[in-house]
Amino acid sequence: MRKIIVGSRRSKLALTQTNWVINQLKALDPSFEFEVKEIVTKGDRILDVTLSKVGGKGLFVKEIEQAMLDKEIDMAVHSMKDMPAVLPDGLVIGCIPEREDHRDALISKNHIRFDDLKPGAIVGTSSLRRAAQLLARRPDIEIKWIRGNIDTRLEKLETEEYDAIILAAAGLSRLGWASDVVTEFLDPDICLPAIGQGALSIECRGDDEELLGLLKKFTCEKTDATVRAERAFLHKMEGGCQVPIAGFAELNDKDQVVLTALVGSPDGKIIYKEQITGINPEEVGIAAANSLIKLGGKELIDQVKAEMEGK
Ligand SMILES: NCc1[nH]cc(CCC(=O)O)c1CC(=O)O
Repeated sequence: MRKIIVGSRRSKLALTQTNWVINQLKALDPSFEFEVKEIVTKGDRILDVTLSKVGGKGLFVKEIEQAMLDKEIDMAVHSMKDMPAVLPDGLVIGCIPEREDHRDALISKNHIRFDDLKPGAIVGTSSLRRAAQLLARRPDIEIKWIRGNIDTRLEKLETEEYDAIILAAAGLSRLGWASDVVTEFLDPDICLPAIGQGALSIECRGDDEELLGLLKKFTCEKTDATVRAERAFLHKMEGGCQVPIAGFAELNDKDQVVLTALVGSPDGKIIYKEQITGINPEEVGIAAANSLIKLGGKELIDQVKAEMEGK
């Protein structure tokens, strides 16, 4: 019997996602055994500075990937939105399971909805993507940086001066907290999600045929197609999480991929947004990027990157 060693970050969300996947895989094929190995990543250790300053979202993933290349672990479950656009040689996304809720969620004191927040209200987020879109709709609110795991952020809403915070609905749902805490689920029209938001990425070595065979059974074709379109957009746009970039794809009734993609300035004063429909996910993603590049999206991103580096 093959034993699969699954690397996981130590956060509640990471362990919940990892154990959920393991249980699903066990149900699909009882002939595998699994063991979870906890790994503390640089992203987890550095909680007091902005992520973008220390290297972006890759931080949560890199050390786990190294452990996989070193064969200390065989597989890992990541939040898709934490995955860089390009994987290291030798590793692949072996499976994209069915997507959870793709939306961002507003959690506010006294359950005040976003449009009803008072002028000057302080909204906590550490995402330039969320900041840009929220400020585009409500230039009169204030965005304040917030860091930490989901439970830490919920605690800060209670103990610090925030009027509201924004979190991904998916994380809250997976932890079973969404119905208790969410004031309002933000429609993609208001806050277009991060690339891959709500989806999981199961990563393994590209030559692990046995494991890839198992993972294939757990793939959701619809999520796979839509997330591939989003990631092709991210790749072409050379995004990373340190710039305000968003993208969300769905299938229409003809099974075509419909991708909405956005780049903006952190202050929300500039928002470029496009929607592309097509059959081939990668082509749709690239077309969306080309279209935003034509509007000036690339210059905008480069400018934001330069400003972040200067800070
Ligand atoms: N940036 C951190 C992160 N990475 C993945 C999730 C959970 C949601 C998901 O799987 O998309 C979160 C928390 C959040 O943004 O609220």
